[in-house]
Amino acid sequence: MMANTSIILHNAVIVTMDPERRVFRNGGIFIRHDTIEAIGHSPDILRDFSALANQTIDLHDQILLPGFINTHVHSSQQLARGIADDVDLMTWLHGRIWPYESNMTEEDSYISTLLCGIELIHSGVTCFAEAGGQHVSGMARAVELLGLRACLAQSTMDSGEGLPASWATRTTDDCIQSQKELYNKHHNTADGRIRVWFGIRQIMNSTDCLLLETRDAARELKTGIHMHVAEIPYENQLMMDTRKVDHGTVTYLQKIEFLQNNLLSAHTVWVNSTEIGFLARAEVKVSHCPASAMRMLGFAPIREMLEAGICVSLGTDGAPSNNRMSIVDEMYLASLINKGREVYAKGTTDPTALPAETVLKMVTLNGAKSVLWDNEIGSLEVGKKADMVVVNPSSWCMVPVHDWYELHPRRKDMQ
Ligand SMILES: O=c1[nH]c(=O)c2nc[nH]c2[nH]1
Repeated sequence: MMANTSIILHNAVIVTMDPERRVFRNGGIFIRHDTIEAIGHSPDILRDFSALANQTIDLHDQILLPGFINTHVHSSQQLARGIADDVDLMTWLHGRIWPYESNMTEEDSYISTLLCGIELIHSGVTCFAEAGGQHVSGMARAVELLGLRACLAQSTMDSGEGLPASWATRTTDDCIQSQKELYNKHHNTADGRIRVWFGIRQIMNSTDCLLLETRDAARELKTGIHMHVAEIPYENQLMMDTRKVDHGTVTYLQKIEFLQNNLLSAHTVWVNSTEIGFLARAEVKVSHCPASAMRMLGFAPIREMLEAGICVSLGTDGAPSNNRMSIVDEMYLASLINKGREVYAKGTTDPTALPAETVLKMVTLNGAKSVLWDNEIGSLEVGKKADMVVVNPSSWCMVPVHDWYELHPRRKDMQ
C-alpha cells in the first residue's frame, strides 16, 4: 500500500488467527499505510474511522485472512519447470538443476523471480522464504516490484560432489564474504519487506567450516539460515560413513552444535525420534513441502514433529520439484498426505491428523515464526502489517461454507 494511504475494508468475514482465534462475521479493518490500526465489527470500524480513511471498500461478505507464508521457494528455478521430472534427487541436482542454475545471469534471476512471485501471489502468498539461488540482487528487484515480503538467501556450497565448474572453485571465505555483502546491500530494503538470510544448500556439499562460520555470522547479524536437511536416505548414510555418527544429518548438526532457533530446515524427511527431540529443543523451524516430498523424498513425520512442539510450516519448493507453485495446493496435500501416512506409520487410519485449522496455522502463524517475522505478520491484529488475502465464498466451487477453516482446497477463488 502507498505511504499515507488509509483504508477501511468492511462487511467481511475476518478470520484473524489471533490468540483467541476470533472470527468477525461482519468484520471491518482500518489500515494506515501498511499497518492494521483497528479491527472489529464493521459498524464500529465505520463509525470510529470513516473520517480518517481516504478509501472505503465493501467486501460483500468475502473472507479476509492473513496473507499466506510460503517457507521454501526456489524463485530462480521458475524457468526450469519441467526440466527434471521423474528423476531421483542426485540426478535432479547434479545432472539438471545445478548446470541450469550455474549458467544463470542476474537478469535471468530477476525474470524468474518475477514469474514465480506472480504465481505465488495467485494462491494468496504475501511472504516467502527463498531457499537460495545465486543472484539475490535479481531476486530483490523482482520482490520489490511485486510488493511481496521475502527472506532472500544465496545458496552456498564449498565442497563435495556434483558441483559445476564455475562453483567448484569457491572457498568457504568466498561463500561467507558474498553473503555478508548481500546482507549489507539488501537487508531491510523495499520498505523493510526484504530481509537477507544465509543459505547453505545441503550438508553433502558443506565443510564444517562453512556450517559453523554461517552459524556464527547469522547469529551475529540476527538473521536466519535456510538449509535443505535430511532429504534422502543416501544423505544420512553419507553422514554415518564419512562423519561417523549413528544416524544422519540432524544427529551430526546436533553434534557440531549447529542447530539453533534461526535455522529453517527444509524437508527434514529422514529423521528419527531422537533427532525430532534435538530439533524441538533447539527450536529449529521445519518447512514441509508435501508435493516435492512425494516426488523425490518420502513421508516426513510431520505429526510427530508438531506433537514434539516443532514449528512446522509449508512450502511449495521450486517449480522443477513441484510443477505447481500454489501454497493452497500444498495445504490440501499436507492435510491428505499426513492422514494417509498414518496408515503406513501406525498401521491404522486416523483422519484427525492435520485438521484444516492446523494447516491454516502452518501457513500463517507458523510461517511467520519460521521466517522470524512473527511480531509483524501471520495474524490480523492491531499493530501488525496488513498482509492479507481475500477469498470469495460465493462462486460455485465454494458453496456452501460450513467452516471458515475448511476453505483451503478451493484455490480458484483466491484473489
Ligand atoms: O528439492 C530440492 N531442491 C533443491 O534445489 C535442492 N538443493 C539441494 N537439495 C534440494 N532439494
